[in-house]
Amino acid sequence: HPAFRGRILSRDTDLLSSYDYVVVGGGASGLTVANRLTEDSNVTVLIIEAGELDHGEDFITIPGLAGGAIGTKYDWNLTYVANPSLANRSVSIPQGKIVGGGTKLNRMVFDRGSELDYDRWEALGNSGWGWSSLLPYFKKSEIFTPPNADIVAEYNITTDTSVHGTDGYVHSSYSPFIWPTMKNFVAAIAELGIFTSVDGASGNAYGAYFTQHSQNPANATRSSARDAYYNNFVARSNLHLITSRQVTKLVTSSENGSVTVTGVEFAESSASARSTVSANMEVIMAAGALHTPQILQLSGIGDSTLLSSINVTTIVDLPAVGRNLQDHVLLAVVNSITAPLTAANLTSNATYAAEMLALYESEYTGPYACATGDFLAFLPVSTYSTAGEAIYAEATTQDSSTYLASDTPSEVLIGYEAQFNLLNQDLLADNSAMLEVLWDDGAYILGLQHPYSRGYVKAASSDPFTAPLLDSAFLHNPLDLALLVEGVKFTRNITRTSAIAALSPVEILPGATVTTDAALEDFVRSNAATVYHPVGTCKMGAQAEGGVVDEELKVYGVNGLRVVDASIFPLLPATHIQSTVYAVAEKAANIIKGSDITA
Ligand SMILES: Cc1cc2nc3c(=O)[nH]c(=O)nc-3n(C[C@H](O)[C@H](O)[C@H](O)COP(=O)(O)OP(=O)(O)OC[C@H]3O[C@@H](n4cnc5c(N)ncnc54)[C@H](O)[C@@H]3O)c2cc1C
Repeated sequence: HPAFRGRILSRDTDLLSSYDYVVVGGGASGLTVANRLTEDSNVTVLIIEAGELDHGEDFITIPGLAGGAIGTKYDWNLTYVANPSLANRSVSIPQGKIVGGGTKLNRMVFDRGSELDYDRWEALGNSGWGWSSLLPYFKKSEIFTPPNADIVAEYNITTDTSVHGTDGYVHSSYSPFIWPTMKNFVAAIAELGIFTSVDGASGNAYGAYFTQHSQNPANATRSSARDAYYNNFVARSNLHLITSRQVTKLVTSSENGSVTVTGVEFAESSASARSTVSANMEVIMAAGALHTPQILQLSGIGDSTLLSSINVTTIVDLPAVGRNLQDHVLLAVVNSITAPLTAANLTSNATYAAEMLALYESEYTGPYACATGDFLAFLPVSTYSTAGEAIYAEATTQDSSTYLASDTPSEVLIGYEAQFNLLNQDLLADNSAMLEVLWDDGAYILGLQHPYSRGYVKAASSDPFTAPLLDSAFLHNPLDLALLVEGVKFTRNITRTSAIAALSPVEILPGATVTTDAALEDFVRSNAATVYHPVGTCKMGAQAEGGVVDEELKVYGVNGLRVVDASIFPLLPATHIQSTVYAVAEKAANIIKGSDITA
């Protein structure tokens, strides 16, 4: 590979004819794995990314504008199908289409789930994937900086440096500025007797904690997968990246009934000619939880019934591909408040905004240095609801298959039953969070952490440029609805604390007159959306239980193919998920290199 000194390629003809590894998707997981594999200069890797490189636009780099890339050309602009459980609404689901993937669009919260979240992965049969096995990889991915003295003094933030890494690549640091009404929320949580963790990253992310963000503390800019795992390695001659190329399918060969992935086909647009590139060792799927299963299906790896309905020849009948889709359900309860300074000042007062932008640019602090969401509550059911026993009674009398799609394959039903039993077992546990509550100047952003509902991804046609059919199945299971209704009620308990009452809150959404369970259910159905955390569509687990990959992340029934992205999560952890994606990808890279550390 002497032709190119590790550069970004723009013409198909610049590519080598083969690479050791071809990585499909240059997002969080893809860039991580590509980076680690090319630490060995004898190994060649090509990353194929459908999106472009960003140009350091303010809405990408400045924390206070985080999320601004949603809806732009850097977003796939997908939507979940109209959902009868959501008053027939179609909820949009942004996904990064850009080098860096979701880590260029996201709100930069950089936290971890609790021990139990990952120990459940192991309990589902995935040995080496529990908390103690993943902790070294959480550490490996990050470069942690404790909060600065001013913000510690102001908020009494505590950290546990023993659970953090300092020689990884993703910056994990604290906002140097926090919007002042957060103090009221912190005080309200204490007033309610809710435990605040020393450091949410230590495996006890339940109660509340000050969270890190994926932010470079030196200049208060976003630390994305591109910044972390790619920019400093552009000169590696064995690492190639081609952008604006969509992988259209995997190239496979069959011999004596054994199927091997030998490369990938890709194209710049629907109309342009297809090119191919070979993989000597493996193709590594990192296209994210909504696209990885679609690409497998278009390549003939999936449910033969689905594949024949879209005129794709089945090569490996793996019905679980695209099933087990889970996503955190979001719901906003909104109060107006009276406070001297809130984030609204940035939009209502142009002079203030200009001054704060100047402060950010000169001293890297102030509101623009804050991506918001600095203090998070992750609450066990027992903490936020008195209906836990009743919900548990309903859960344990349910037949696990009742609310799943009628065409759910039998092995997926078996796997779901195991998940369902584990979720029930931990439903009332004090060390398992069910509800996230994020405070945003009077708005409570709720996130349902362990949904019972399961959706799917299905290629909608054999055309790779047609978006896949995505069904989140949000609230199909009435347990999810009940758990969110209880969340809305709980926000009113928070609002009644003296700490929040001091802000003269007035509930706007759903409004104080909405009190009965039926009315609250209507509110939830009419307003629920997504926290942008789809996972699980090529889940790790036994094939007989709907697993698509084994615990080495190899796809069943195919040689030379692994999945390393959020698709492999068997269950959602109670956290924002990017740091888990990085940890999984770090572990995946070590598995591929044969140097996994399993505690
Ligand atoms: C708007 C938004 C806000 C979020 N907020 C947070 C947050 O605050 N904190 C947090 O922890 N997490 C957050 N997340 C989630 C987090 O960013 C994602 O979970 C994470 O990026 C997923 O990593 P991945 O590698 O699985 O996929 P991605 O990072 O999405 O990467 C997949 C890549 O594959 C590319 N691709 C897809 N199909 C093809 C194809 N056919 N050919 C070539 N390339 C392809 C995509 O363009 C993309 O670049 C947020 C996500 C979004 C979208």
